Amino acid sequence: MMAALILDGKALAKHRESQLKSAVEALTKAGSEVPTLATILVGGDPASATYVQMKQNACQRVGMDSVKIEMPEETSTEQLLAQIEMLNKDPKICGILLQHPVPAQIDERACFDAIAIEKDVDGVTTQGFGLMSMGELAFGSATPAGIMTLLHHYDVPLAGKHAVVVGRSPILGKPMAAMLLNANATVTVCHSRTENLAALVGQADIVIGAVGQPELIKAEWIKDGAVVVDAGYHPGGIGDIDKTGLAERVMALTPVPGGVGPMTINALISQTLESARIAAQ
Ligand SMILES: Nc1nc2c(c(=O)[nH]1)N[C@@H](CN(C=O)c1ccc(C(=O)N[C@@H](CCC(=O)O)C(=O)O)cc1)CN2
Repeated sequence: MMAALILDGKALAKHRESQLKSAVEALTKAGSEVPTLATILVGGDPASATYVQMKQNACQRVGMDSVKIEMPEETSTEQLLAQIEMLNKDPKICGILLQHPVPAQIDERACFDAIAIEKDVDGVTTQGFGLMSMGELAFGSATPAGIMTLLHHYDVPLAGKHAVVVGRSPILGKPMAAMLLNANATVTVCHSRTENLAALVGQADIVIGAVGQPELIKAEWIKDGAVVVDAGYHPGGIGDIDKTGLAERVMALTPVPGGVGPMTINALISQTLESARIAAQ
């Protein structure tokens, strides 16, 4: 077996940013407003603050505007809902990003679902998930949407393949499974209560690590020739998948860092541009 193909999300995101920059220029030259993303960060989690800053920086690199809203740790659901409602009504804002997770006292689902569907560029609403799952037009959840772009870019075959998604969160595992199913993969979703995880992962042509636990998925479970996608990001450049020896025996794999993370941000800003284009029609 040859060395694994590295699914380089960092390089692809950079390439797509240059295309986005030209597209933003074309849109504004044609008389449209500069696309603007509103980001909402509630509380002081340092990792979340970093991710929001990375999203702001990406907007700046492609010539889009962003508005940064920071709310205190003790924010209530009602206060956050009121903030989202203001952004829904603001004609300058074409996309709204509510950084996950929010502090425990907030009803996160209610707040995600308060985002107007046409501004849900992060693909977090129940309505958007339902539409996407049914194969209808909707913005996809950013991480799985970025993963699909990465897989398509590298011509990874999906139709008829057995994809095993480890994780079932509303913004990652569940939409990932739906997107792979829509691409005609045969999908198994595993989670923390799955009894025979090692055996199920061992059947996968495509393994998606989306469980949020460092190296929970062991290298020895993964079969030779599989495609390995790691959506985990833990301190020290560790993902959800232990990759010991995988580079010598799998078909393709995403690095951590530099794989799924940059594609998450790229999906968000691509969908923000798309929202601006739709609004300009
Ligand atoms: N509302 C949302 N909240 C969260 C999402 C999301 O898509 N929408 N995803 C994650 C965190 N996340 C974006 O928010 C995210 C995490 C990591 C990266 C990334 O590019 N990481 C780098 C390494 C980190 C670094 O350089 O400091 C990499 O993998 O190369 C991007 C986005 C949870 N919350």
